[in-house]
Amino acid sequence: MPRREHGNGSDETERETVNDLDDLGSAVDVEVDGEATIEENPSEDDLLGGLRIGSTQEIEVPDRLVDQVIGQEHARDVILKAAKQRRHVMMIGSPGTGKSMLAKAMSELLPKEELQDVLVYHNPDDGNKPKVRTVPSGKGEQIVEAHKEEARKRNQMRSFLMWIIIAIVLGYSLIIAGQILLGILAAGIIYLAFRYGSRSGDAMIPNLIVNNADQTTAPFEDSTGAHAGALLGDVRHDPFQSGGMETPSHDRVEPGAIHKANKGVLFIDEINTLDIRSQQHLMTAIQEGEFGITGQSERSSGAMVQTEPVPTDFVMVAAGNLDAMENMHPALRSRIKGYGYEVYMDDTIEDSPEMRRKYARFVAQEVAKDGRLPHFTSDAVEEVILEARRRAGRKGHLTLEFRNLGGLVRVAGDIARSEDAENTTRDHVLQAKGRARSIEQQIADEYIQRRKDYELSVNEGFVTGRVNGLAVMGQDSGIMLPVMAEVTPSQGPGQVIATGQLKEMAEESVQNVSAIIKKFSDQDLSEMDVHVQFVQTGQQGVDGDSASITVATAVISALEDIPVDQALAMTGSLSVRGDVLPVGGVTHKIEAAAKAGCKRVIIPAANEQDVMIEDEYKEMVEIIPVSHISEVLDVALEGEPEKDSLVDRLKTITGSALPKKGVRGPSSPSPQ
Ligand SMILES: Nc1ncnc2c1ncn2[C@@H]1O[C@H](COP(=O)(O)OP(=O)(O)OP(=O)(O)O)[C@@H](O)[C@H]1O
Repeated sequence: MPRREHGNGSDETERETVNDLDDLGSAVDVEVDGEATIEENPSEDDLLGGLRIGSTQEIEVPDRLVDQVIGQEHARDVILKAAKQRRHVMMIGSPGTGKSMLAKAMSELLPKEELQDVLVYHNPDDGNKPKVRTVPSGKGEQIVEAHKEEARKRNQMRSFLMWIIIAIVLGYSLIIAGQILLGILAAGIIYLAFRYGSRSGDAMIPNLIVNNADQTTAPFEDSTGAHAGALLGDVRHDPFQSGGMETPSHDRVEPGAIHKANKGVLFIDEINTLDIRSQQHLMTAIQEGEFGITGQSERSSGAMVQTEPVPTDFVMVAAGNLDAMENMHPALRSRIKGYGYEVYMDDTIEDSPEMRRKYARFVAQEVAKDGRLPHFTSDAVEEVILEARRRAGRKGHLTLEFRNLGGLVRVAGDIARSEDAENTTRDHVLQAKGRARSIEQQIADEYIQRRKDYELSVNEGFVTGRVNGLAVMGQDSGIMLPVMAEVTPSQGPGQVIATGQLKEMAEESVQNVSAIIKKFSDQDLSEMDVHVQFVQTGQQGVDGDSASITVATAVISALEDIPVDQALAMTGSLSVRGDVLPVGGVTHKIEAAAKAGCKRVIIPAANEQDVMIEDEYKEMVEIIPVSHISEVLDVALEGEPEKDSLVDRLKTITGSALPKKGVRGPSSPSPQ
């Protein structure tokens, strides 16, 4: 009998009877079924955290979304609280970390009993101001059915009457008056009059714009990228605006997401992309709890119509990245802040046996969700977990970018399916890693290949003023980025002449290195012209200051006329005191250097723990962690420096103004 393990030791029956939202904090860990077991104290290097499975088929996936969410403890707690208190939430963080999943989970936690249906009725006093009525969910359909039944009966009666009258008229004109044509004409007029009458009878049937009869949970409306009509509701245009052929205005009313989300959750990703007018209306809907529907296009007859207020009592979950927050309407932001919570999503989570078991469950969850993929063997799951470690880019952590990881699971499963394999194996996952390359990876590989074809990648010998820098493109592709520098005497005050869009970064790097140069030699860069060129590249990958030790080394090499080792590549950020500070994406950068044929790579010592390069690259490059520019020069420059020269003086420095590791706090944005 397999052992069932739950987060707080609660058993299955307890979990099913949880009613209070506070209790939901004790989510299940991993439910196992079939032959699967969980070992008590698994060793640290057990990739499945003690989970013993034949395949993911044996792992049970919890039904509720909130129990499926891995990591994001803070966001999860906020969602639980906000669901209970009906508060708005803003979630900021990387794509694919579970923002919309949590919003959906929230809708499952809201009480379903409060749901309402919304009906729009014809207003006999003012045809352009339809009436709005709300009724408990399920009642709306009944009301519409009752109206339809009534109209049907009325029409039957009318038809019966009509045919009797037509028969009398035809009979009279045929038999008594002998006027066949006149009889047919009269019958036609009678027919049309009755039809017109029945149309106006149908017009009295209300329009059920929000129908929650079949909702199993509170509604969840995703309005990401929605245009005004889809968000705020609309009234369709009527080409026949009069003369009896027109459609009554209440029948043309369409609800918006704000109305359909009533008593549920309205989710909007990249909220800043909504136009300002929509953001303002959204604010009104939040504040008033109701919002009438009108035609959104000024030139449409729908714009003449304005319904009575329609309830919009939703909880809003706004999401996006940091830019989204900065660019959203300040009043809307303050409304969410004032009446709700703000959460920053985690990108990674600490690696632990419990967490790895959850990642195994994630694979089972993705297979179940897709419905067609063959289940994963245990070593295939191990490979996915290894990839989650690698993608975290931080030692002892796993990535929380599940959308991308889910992509890997699906590609691996698809490969297995195309081979009619019974299960998805480790080999399929390895193949998928090769195939599921992001656009950035494909561009980076193409770029490396081109440079190889044209022999532009210099990876041997010594060249003055040229250094192989490294950068990342997107989130997961490294690229080698050579930097060239030349220092010339200036006619007037010296300047930094940098080409392209990297100008600012180059200027900043030169300023940092000029402080060091001034301190250790009698040369002053501000009296010289410093030319810096990022060779053959656009601005891809160079974000932040991760090329600043590269620029500094190129400038010092040019200034002192000492050649630089071209079999070496480097990345690191430089402080004005010469400290080499940590940067992002070291793993991908090292791999890019290896692919480009470099033999050694300099990285900041503080990043040493983040290196998780694939085995194939381990043999190809030597990694040299450094913490000061003096060490960089020691490794990079050819030969021994002349006594008392700048480089000689710099090389004597070993001390650093900053601690060597963990300089950057967890909340600091990671530089690229
Ligand atoms: N924390 C998580 N735990 C388990 N699965 C997750 C988690 N985060 C994401 N997923 C999986 O990844 C999928 C995509 O996540 P989701 O759409 O919630 O991301 P998002 O943060 O809203 O991204 P975006 O901002 O790009 O829309 C989910 O359907 C789910 O399968």
